[in-house]
Amino acid sequence: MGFSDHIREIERVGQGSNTGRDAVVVESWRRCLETYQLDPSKAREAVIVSETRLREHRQQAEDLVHIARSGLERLYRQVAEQNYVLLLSDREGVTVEFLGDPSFNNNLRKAGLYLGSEWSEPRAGTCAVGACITTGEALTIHQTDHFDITHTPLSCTAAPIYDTHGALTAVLDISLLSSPILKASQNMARHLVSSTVRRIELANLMANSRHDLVLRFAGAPEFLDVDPEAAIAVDGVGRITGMTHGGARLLATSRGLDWRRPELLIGQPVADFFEAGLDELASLTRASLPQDRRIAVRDGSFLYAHAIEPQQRLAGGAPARVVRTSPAIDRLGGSVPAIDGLRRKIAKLAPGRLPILLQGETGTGKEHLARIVHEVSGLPGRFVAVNCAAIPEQLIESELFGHVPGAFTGALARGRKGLVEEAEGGTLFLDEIGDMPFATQSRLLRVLAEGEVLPVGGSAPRKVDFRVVSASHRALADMVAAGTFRADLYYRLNAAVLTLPPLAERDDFSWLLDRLLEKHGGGRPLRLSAAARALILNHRWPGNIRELDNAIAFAAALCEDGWIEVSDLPDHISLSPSKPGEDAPDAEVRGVLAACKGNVSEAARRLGIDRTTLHRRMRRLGIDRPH
Ligand SMILES: Nc1ncnc2c1ncn2[C@@H]1O[C@H](COP(=O)(O)OP(=O)(O)OP(=O)(O)O)[C@@H](O)[C@H]1O
Repeated sequence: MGFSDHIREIERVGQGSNTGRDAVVVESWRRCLETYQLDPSKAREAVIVSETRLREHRQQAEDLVHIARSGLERLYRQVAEQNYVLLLSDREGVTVEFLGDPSFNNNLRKAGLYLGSEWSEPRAGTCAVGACITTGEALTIHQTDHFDITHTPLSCTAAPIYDTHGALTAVLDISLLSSPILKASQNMARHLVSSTVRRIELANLMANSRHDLVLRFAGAPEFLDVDPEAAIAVDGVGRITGMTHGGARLLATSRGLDWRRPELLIGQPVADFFEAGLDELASLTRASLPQDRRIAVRDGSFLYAHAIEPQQRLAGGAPARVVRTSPAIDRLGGSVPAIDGLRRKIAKLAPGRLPILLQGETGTGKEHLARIVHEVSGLPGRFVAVNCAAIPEQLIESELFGHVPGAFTGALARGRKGLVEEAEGGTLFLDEIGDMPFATQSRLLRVLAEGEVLPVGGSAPRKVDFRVVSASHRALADMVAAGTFRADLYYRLNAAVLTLPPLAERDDFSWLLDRLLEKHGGGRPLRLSAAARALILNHRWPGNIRELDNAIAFAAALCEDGWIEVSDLPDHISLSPSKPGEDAPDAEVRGVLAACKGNVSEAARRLGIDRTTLHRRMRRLGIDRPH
């Protein structure tokens, strides 16, 4: 169908004609014309949200993506051979997870089948994700069903994912860049997507209802224990606390209610919906045969049910998911606003599985921070650090992914496990990720996307499960723009970005200095002479904390009785010209002013700057002029 035919058909449908399109398509076209005032003759480019917005959307969807991951990956494996790509979008239509063959990246990106693409109806016109969000139903938008001419090559099938309180929270979509003409060819796709969503919702309900009784239902006893159609959670006094979408439909049908009004279902007594009380329902465990677990629904139908006992509450009734605070997090730095802000982020991010990217100049403490994230995460596995810049290019793949016996000249006879597998159940820290060779980046992407690692020379992939934290002192976004770092890998790694400031900008400089004086004191903190301290405070520290750490270690070895004098410091510090006080850390300016009891001239002299400059600094720091 040509461009003009497509527009003409939309216009005719807009005027009320029946052109044989499915009702969901007709209704969506009308919304596009009447509600969103879209013009079918104007083609729109795919909308890809900014990196910052994408990060926010991904952070919000983190828990769901974590629970959904194995379902998504399994579905992708089932459909990848037919060239489908898989998108998970949030309730605003922004793609927060994407699985597709990276070799089609350019075409997929252009078509909007990509991380960060926005598929809401008002933005993209009739499309599967957008129509699914609006209608709340699984559907296929096939080729010319799309409103916008740019999308008409695509065939997309989507199903909504509901949270346990019945609100639409995400959409799972599988799409084809080119497909057979017949829409019926996508019926199987709809079944696959819907059954994946059913499993994801069930996993989500189980994870969120650990302390409640969960009831699973099926129409036939044979599938009850393996693939239930619906599930609900019930608290200790028999009130409904959660449900899958199948559960919502079942409850609603039982009383002739509308499933789109979950408030009529959540919080209601379970006995209103079934001809059975809480005790009877709770007894339907696997202790009896599935065919004996038949229960009557209030609408007169019968179902088979399976009751799963709640887990014991934790002592004191602590909630299952708490943001852990850990002494590890105190090792990050002193209590100043910038570091406290970082600490809050880490406390929230560490317990999840979101990949974290650490940015900061060399020696700013990226690995130190990665270890803190690992400790706070509570993951049972190891922390495995890999310096991608330090491993020779020809060895990096076998180091990371392992190799089978005799895979290459010099390979170990019995083969070798890779570092990725060493990190099983723990954290893999990829330092200097910007130095990873391009080919290795593709293999790493595959490992992250599929949760499987294929050793060099091997043919059988092995399952792996780990958290990835990566770091780079280079701006990866620039490398992506220059084409030296894979964009898709970048988006996988940068779900959350934490930036460490250069040492010279840290307001907790003195805290760090004290920690290092303790560290190298061998049981008794080292002391600094006033002149040595002044030199240290005035140095620029291009090598950041590592340089300071090395300088203190050096001085510790030279000094007498734990007192560090100027002559004990490395020459490049003791002999270097002081940096102008204009660059002194904020804490230093405050300290000197306090020591001079607010005497600006004296403080300026000590800081080595003129009074005007000091006044400017004070204004910036919000320090009042002394009267
Ligand atoms: N908050 C901190 N408190 C005490 N010591 C720290 C802190 N952060 C970093 N260090 C010390 O500074 C040195 C450098 O830190 P680290 O190796 O983590 O930096 P990096 O940013 O990963 O460096 P590179 O970019 O060169 O890999 C280490 O010896 C580390 O122990």
